[in-house]
Amino acid sequence: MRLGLIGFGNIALTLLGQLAETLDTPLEHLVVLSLPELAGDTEARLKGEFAGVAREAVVVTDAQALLSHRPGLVVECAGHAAVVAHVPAVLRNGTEVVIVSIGALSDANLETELRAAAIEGGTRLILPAGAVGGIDLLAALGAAGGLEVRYRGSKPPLAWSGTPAENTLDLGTLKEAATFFTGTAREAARDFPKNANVAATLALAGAGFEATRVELTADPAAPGNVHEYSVVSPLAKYTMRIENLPSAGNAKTSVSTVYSVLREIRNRIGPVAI
Ligand SMILES: NC(=O)C1=CN([C@@H]2O[C@H](COP(=O)(O)OP(=O)(O)OC[C@H]3O[C@@H](n4cnc5c(N)ncnc54)[C@H](OP(=O)(O)O)[C@@H]3O)[C@@H](O)[C@H]2O)C=CC1
Ligand SMILES: O=C([O-])CC(=O)C(=O)O
Repeated sequence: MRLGLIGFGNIALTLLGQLAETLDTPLEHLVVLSLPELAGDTEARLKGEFAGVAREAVVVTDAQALLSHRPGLVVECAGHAAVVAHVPAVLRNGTEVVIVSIGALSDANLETELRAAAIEGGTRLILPAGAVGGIDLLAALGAAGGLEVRYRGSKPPLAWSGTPAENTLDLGTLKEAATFFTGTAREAARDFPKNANVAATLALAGAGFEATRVELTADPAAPGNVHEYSVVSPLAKYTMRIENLPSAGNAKTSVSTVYSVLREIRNRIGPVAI
């Protein structure tokens, strides 16, 4: 496989470690789109600790340079701004893209642009389940309409640092669970871009950004990053609760997100996709 990665932070680094461990043969080619100020460090790490992941690995700093290396699949794991900056051009070029920063689609204009770019390029934008699960059933039920979806995201207080939760809570001293946000999935994904991509994933699979109700909670007793949701549809009802281990490199991001991306890659390499 010729793989493109946008971003070289916690998800990308963990993913490359997993690929190194699990692939039978190295990737044919790896191209990483990094920020200009991180490019030198990215190159050094690709040549050092990740030397065995791909037969050839290069670092670029813009989408045109990324595309010049003809990746067969591009994975975005950099943040909402990177989706805006790079993903439309990659799709228009006809290259399939997996994005983890799904909450970027809470901007309706960007969602329209990405859908149009995928159509123009004759390719697809892939939205993986990320840190949540049950998206297969939710998306299937969504086709029948009449969905009611309620989601609650709970994380330990410090996983909400640097977010608007700090406007109402003292995260460093919080002793009890506190819900600091109640609203739509569109508002949650927009206002918590590093913490509420799951809300956007549920919305896109199910009842939409406006109808999907969201609560966000800081909880000192949370056993990890917890995603709970309930679905009522004319066809089925279910509830789901996932207790995720946070990533070692970023407490906001559950490590299962990385495995969800790994699944997308392995499903394109192996003889069976599941
Ligand atoms: N779908 C899901 O379930 C989940 C989605 N996510 C999404 O994944 C994103 C990445 O997570 P994670 O890896 O843990 O975060 P990190 O902050 O560890 O890594 C992101 C990296 O991308 C870099 N970056 C930022 N902007 C760009 C850009 N325009 N081009 C290239 N690189 C860029 C950052 O640099 P710098 O630090 O200098 O800004 C950083 O090195 C999160 O921001 C979130 O949006 C996270 C968890 C779950
Ligand atoms: O990783 C998680 O647990 C979820 C997350 O940050 C997000 O939805 O953006």
